[in-house]
Amino acid sequence: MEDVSQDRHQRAGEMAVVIRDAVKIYDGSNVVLRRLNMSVPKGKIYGLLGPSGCGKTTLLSSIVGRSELDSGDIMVKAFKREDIGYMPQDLNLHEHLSIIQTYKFYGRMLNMSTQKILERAKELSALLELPSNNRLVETLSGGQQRRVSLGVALLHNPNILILDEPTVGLDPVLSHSIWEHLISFAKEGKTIIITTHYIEEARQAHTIGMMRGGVLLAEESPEMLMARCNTTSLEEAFLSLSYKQETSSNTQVDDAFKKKSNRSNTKLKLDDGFFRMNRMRCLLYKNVTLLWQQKTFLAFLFLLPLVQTYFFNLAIGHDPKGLYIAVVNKELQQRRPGECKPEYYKGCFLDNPQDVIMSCAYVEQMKHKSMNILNFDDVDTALSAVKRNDAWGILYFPNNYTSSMAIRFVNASRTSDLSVELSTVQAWIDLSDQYIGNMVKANVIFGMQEYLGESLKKCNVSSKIGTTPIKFNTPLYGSVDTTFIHYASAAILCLCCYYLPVLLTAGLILTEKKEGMMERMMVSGIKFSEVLVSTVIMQMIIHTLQTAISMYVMYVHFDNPYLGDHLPTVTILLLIGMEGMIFGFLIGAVCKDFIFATYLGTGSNIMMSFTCGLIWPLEGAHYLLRITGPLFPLTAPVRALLAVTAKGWSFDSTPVYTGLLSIFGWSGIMILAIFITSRLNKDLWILRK
Ligand SMILES: Nc1ncnc2c1ncn2[C@@H]1O[C@H](COP(=O)(O)OP(=O)(O)OP(=O)(O)O)[C@@H](O)[C@H]1O
Repeated sequence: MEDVSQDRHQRAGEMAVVIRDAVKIYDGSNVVLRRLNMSVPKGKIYGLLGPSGCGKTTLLSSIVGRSELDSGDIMVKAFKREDIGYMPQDLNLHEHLSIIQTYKFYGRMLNMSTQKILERAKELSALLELPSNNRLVETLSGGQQRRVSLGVALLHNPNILILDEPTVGLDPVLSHSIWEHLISFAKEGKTIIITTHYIEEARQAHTIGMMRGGVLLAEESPEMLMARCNTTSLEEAFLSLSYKQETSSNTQVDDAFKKKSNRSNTKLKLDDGFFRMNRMRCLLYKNVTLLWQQKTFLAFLFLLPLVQTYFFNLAIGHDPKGLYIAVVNKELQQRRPGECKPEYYKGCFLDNPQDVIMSCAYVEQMKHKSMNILNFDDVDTALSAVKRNDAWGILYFPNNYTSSMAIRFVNASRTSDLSVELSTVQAWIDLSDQYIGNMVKANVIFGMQEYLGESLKKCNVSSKIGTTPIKFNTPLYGSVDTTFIHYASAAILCLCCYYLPVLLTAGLILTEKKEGMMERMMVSGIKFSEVLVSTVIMQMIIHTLQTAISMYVMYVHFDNPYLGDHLPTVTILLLIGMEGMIFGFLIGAVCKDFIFATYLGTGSNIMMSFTCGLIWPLEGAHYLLRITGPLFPLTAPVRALLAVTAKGWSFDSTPVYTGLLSIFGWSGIMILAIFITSRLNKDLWILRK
């Protein structure tokens, strides 16, 4: 028994890759690897053959550490990342990088010097018959792109090469030359595992592994295999083994595989560290190069905040002007039929009510409030105009309006009910549009106070007698002529600063994940923490510029209130951007497609605008929302920014530091959620095509 185990250990020493009892299950029920065993000798070419869907790619992914087995053992003679070269089945390259930029990205990640990368790029260009190394990957043909992908795997001259269908779609002469190179690599002591659909091509391998239904049917040299199956081609040998597998009774049902074994080396573990500066620098190099390469997108990134803030200021917050109101003036019809004229309300209405038509003074005041007047003979025709949407309301002046008004002021408490009735203007307002309706209502009320004040002045009586007995002093904060935009500017800036980074980060992460670049980078040793930090750094630069543009438009060009210091304002906006990036990262991590990501991004945007006070103050919301609303990600930050810009407060005020605490709290929660998701989902960065 001891001899057997010693022999096993000796043999394992000669092996570059050993896999024992590998089980891989996708989506909880799709058993892809079924206790598979595999031994790849050192310094040999191992040809892995099998029909589509039998689990070859899954097996290779597990060997390179891209995905984790559900149970089983993986032993790979690799001590550091540089020992492994991997060419995935799909392209998994950044199409906007040039060939040399791609090599620099992957080469530097694996600690190669620039000089060495340039040398290798030249050699690979000749070996793989590639065009100029300055060509962008997107401008290459499909076959050339695959050869660049192979070039990336060969770049650092690794000891173990794992190639998933490297020769597919290649010219037979080039294919032959690549196989010759693989043979010479093997002679140098390198181990190569290669999958191919061209079975006969695999004759050049030293060992053939024939895979079907998640297990290896055979694992020996091509000659031995053909001899054992009594065939002259590998294809026939495979057919014969497949028949045998079909006829042999397999008692193992899928559920049997779901029981975890006690083996624990389910994933290739290399000492990559949690965070390395050189890998983070490579990611930054790649991000900046990619962005620089896409000039239109770059321009769009800075035009978007400019256009958004500009349009917001042009469109929102200004009082509606040129609204129409219908006037039925019985007093004018009775006394001087026709239009109102300024000479009708020159004198004092208390002294000579028969010479003054006060209704005309009121109508004139409404015109000063940018309201347009439509005159009608009676209320019915005025009502038809309102029904046609020609006017927002009706003002009705009774006969004897001016004389009744004079009696009302002279007699005061002794005024009869009839005089009160006849000195009252009747108003009907269309409140179907609440904002416009209230505007018209306010114009009617303030128009009355203002015209009465003017008229009383003409009689040498205090104008205050005509107004409500309350005096509004200088506002404590804000100005008398404050508009909605003064209040909304803070909310809209916060929303822009949050959502632009959300969209950009989620888009970048999801593109890299969907195109498989993320998987390839992770196989090259990149850690998720490095992706997070490098993304935040690059996005922070973009976000700073975007914030500067938005602030310039909002506070300099359109002169919205800005009483506070730059430091708290900029700090709040930059941190909101950082929170947005982290949320974008979370969306990129958990979403499997762009549609879901778009729903999540825009859906949460709408939710935030409901709860941040932009549309309606939270004080007017349902009581549950009044309690929980301040906890929403943008509510406290918006209040913080408003406190700084509209009141001039700073870090020591409660709203400002509460806003900052909210940002840090939410960022922490989201980072935690990303880490937990990546722990729970072993294949977080792998997407099924
Ligand atoms: N990320 C994934 N999530 C869920 N199922 C997956 C995933 N990747 C692969 N599969 C499933 O696992 C099975 C094996 O797929 P795999 O890609 O390993 O096969 P293959 O032998 O490499 O096929 P091909 O030769 O066509 O590339 C398939 O049924 C596939 O649908």
